[in-house]
Amino acid sequence: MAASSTTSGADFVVVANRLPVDLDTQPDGERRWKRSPGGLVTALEPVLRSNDGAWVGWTGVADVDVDTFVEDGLTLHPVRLSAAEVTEYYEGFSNGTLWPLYHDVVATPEYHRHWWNSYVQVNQRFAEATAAIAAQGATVWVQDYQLQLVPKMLRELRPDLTIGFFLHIPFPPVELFMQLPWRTEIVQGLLGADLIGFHLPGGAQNFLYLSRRLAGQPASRASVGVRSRPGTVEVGDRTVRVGAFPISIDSGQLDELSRRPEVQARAAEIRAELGNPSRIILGVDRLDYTKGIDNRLHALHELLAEGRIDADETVMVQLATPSRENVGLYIKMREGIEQQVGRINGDWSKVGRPAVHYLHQPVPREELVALFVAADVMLVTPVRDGMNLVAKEYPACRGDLGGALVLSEFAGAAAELKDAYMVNPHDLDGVKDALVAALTQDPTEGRRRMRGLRRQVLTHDVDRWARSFLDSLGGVEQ
Ligand SMILES: Nc1nc2c(ncn2[C@@H]2O[C@H](COP(=O)(O)OP(=O)(O)O)[C@@H](O)[C@H]2O)c(=O)[nH]1
Ligand SMILES: O=P(O)(O)OC[C@H]1O[C@H](O[C@H]2O[C@H](CO)[C@@H](O)[C@H](O)[C@H]2O)[C@H](O)[C@@H](O)[C@@H]1O
Repeated sequence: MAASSTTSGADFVVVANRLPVDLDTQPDGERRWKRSPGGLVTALEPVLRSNDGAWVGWTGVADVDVDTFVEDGLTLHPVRLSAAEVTEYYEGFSNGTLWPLYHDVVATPEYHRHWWNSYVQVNQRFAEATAAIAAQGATVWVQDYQLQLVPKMLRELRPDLTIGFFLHIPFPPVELFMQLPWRTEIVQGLLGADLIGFHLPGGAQNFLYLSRRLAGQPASRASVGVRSRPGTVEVGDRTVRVGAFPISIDSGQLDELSRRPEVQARAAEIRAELGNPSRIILGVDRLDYTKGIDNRLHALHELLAEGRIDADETVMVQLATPSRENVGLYIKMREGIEQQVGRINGDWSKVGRPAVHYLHQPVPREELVALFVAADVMLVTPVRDGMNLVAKEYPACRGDLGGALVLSEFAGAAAELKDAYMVNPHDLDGVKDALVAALTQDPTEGRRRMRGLRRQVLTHDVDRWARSFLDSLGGVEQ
């Protein structure tokens, strides 16, 4: 794909709430860039890097002005957010209203007019920043729920652009979306794009229905396919396409990284540091109430109490990356999970041998891969998740065909990873049985399942995701 940033502007621009790096303040006051959390950055970074593109986004810190800079060949254009905007646009409307609403209202969304006003204002700023740096006729790819008004705003400023939009979280059922006081504005905002992408056909279908009902636009009724047969909405003289494009990972790179001797050695070292248990269970998540960390800890606690899991033989490692730490729901959830970990360890640990190793801190990528290599069972139990890249990363790291994946049917990844031990995370007995089945699986059956999982993730990588979206969008020279 030929795209580049020139003095006359960038030909290919990604617009996302966050830049791929966050400005981090060290204890000594020094500021450094560090990788941003979450799957959106994991997925998009390789795409941008191979396309020589520009990225418009926030630095992760309030009230700082940073000029455009180049990082590893990527041109990054920071957008400034004030402290009030971080509270109202990011923590408020994005993560206190849209996030719970779009995740099946597993927590109660709050609807505040001042949060909405801030969302409109910040979306306008992102649209203006993008309009200022995109070359004539450029392709712009807007990302995620924080920026749903940008496609329409940007089209008004720059009708020459080709605009794509991708939603990384689930698009909710119509009955839930209808709660939103600003539902029509959101649908109209998205319809400013030429192509709107969702992970799953169901999200695309929900959106097509809402385009008819709320925006009064003629929309197709035929079912939407995966990476094919997009739906359409007629908006004046434009046809907006609406499709399903399940995101993925750089599976080849992870496969290669996981095979390196130093990573394999570190995996063996981790097992030894954990006291050479016969089984290691692993969870890796942002500390988010959608991830079902509480459900899996509950299942583990009951299995230990019933003697179906022996703490002398099995340990659990839970990585919980800090996330949205000023949002009330996240503060409460953290307390709950840490209490659960404390209770399990109080009941089942021995000196020098905790039953659950809990880390509320990000770990380096190589360490994470070594943990994937070491883990006998990967537990991914969200109550709702757009995709869940961790579920795809684990099999990518298991070239030895070892290990087992326990996966919630409410993660987008469940549509593709059919060889996982599938669970309903609300069904505690089902989670317990699946965890025991995965811990005690027959090695031949385990290899069969892992082969199937790897076939899927190695043949459907992030490059294929980006290509299928950009091919469908058109306008980018490939
Ligand atoms: N390097 C590193 N990556 C992490 C850590 N925790 C989570 N991640 C990555 O963050 C991403 C999470 O994406 P996903 O599972 O889709 O969930 P999301 O957090 O809702 O976007 C995956 O690529 C994980 O490997 C960590 O401690 N260190
Ligand atoms: O930026 P944050 O508020 O710290 O949150 C991190 C990211 O979380 C969400 O990730 C989603 O995207 C993944 C890749 O498509 C997907 O696998 C996962 O299911 C989603 O939850 C969010 O959508 C991003 O905007 C955030 O940056």
